[in-house]
Amino acid sequence: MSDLEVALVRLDAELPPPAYAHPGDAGADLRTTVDVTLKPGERALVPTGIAMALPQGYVGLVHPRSGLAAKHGLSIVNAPGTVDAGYRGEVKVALINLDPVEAIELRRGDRIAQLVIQRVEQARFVEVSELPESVRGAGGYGSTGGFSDR
Ligand SMILES: O=c1ccn([C@H]2C[C@H](O)[C@@H](COP(=O)(O)OP(=O)(O)OP(=O)(O)O)O2)c(=O)[nH]1
Ligand SMILES: [Mg+2]
Repeated sequence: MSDLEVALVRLDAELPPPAYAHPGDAGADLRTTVDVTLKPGERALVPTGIAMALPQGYVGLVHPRSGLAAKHGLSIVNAPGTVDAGYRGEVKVALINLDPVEAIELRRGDRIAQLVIQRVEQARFVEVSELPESVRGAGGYGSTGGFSDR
């Protein structure tokens, strides 16, 4: 088990802090501090009531929760959202209702997303005139085929 400490401020002291549902889970659940109803296709920037100081060399990634996505079509517009180590503001989630028919009603305290904290590199970009060869080369965007091998 990792022992990474992350300084956390609860801007809304009545709600519990982010928590991992099980030992070993990658994502800690984030809660909405507000009631919000999303009509089909509608999006909203939802506050979570927390602010953090991630250590340098780490990033917080805000991912959708798979159950809410599969059952209700709740997703995140910019999934996964990027929380920079230097960010000290409130973590917010840009939710979107992808269901074509049903509205989604969220209540204050509901677990709406999950925060995955990972190590990250900051690159030193070195400009060159030619890139080294590779097997893939410039092939992309379906160059290996689609769903099947037909
Ligand atoms: O899901 C998210 C994504 C971002 N942020 C916060 C933390 C992050 O450090 C900051 C900026 O995010 P990003 O760089 O993705 O957005 P931007 O549109 O490039 O804004 P900026 O110009 O402030 O970098 O917004 C969140 O609270 N939740
Ligand atoms: Mg940015």
